[in-house]
Amino acid sequence: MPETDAVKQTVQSQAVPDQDILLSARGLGRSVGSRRLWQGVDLKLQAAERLAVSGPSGVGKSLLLRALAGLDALEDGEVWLRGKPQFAWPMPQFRAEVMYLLQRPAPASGTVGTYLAEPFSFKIHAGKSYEPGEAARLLKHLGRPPAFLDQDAAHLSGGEAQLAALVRALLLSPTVLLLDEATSALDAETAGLAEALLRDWLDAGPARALVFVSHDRAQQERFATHIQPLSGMTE
Ligand SMILES: Nc1ncnc2c1ncn2[C@@H]1O[C@H](COP(=O)(O)OP(=O)(O)OP(=O)(O)O)[C@@H](O)[C@H]1O
Repeated sequence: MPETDAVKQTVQSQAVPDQDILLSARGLGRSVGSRRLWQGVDLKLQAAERLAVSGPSGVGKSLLLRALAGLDALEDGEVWLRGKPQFAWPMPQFRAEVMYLLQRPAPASGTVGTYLAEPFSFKIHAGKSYEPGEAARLLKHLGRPPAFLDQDAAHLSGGEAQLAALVRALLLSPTVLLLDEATSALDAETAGLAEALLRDWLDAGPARALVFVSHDRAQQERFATHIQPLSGMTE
């Protein structure tokens, strides 16, 4: 194991006072059919942390993120958001706070601006308001001009769709962002801009954190504050 991984994993295993933990999980396990993917997965996520979940293709990284997001029922173990168990949260509220971003965002219609504004009409986001100026500011950090807001959302490239989905999530200000290969279609320079934007977003507060899956080893090394390895179960 490279030295940097060892260091990062040591950071993750240090004792952390409970009040400083945003998201935590204990004893998570998951099977698909008769196949056990992983078990005994524990994690603790503090404010401003960027946890990479690493492991080979098919090991179950996406399924772990989906479990953390409350998108799949937990088979084993428990998840807490700010000390409250996942099952005790109204699920829409939990998902508004723990937001999962896919590698391929769902197709959208209308302009990018419409797509970004859409979730603000949902009941769960009542009290938040869409600020086009803030959207333009975030897009500028990602190297996109204000005219990007007027582009047809249905015809964005794979990378552009990822940028739009990222901005949409940031505008909604979740507590925990779960990024499932959510920058995989970006060129290296734009991926760097996205990482810088995410660092700024975490630093700006309130207390927030993110978990990400990336097959880009270099991105893991430079962007993660610590790493959660997932390894396949032996039969
Ligand atoms: N809904 C499902 N029904 C059946 N099997 C599933 C389902 N979702 C995932 N799997 C299987 O579970 C395993 C883990 O899938 P998952 O997508 O979590 O892996 P991953 O580690 O994220 O892989 P990759 O790095 O290739 O994206 C795979 O073998 C996959 O085929």
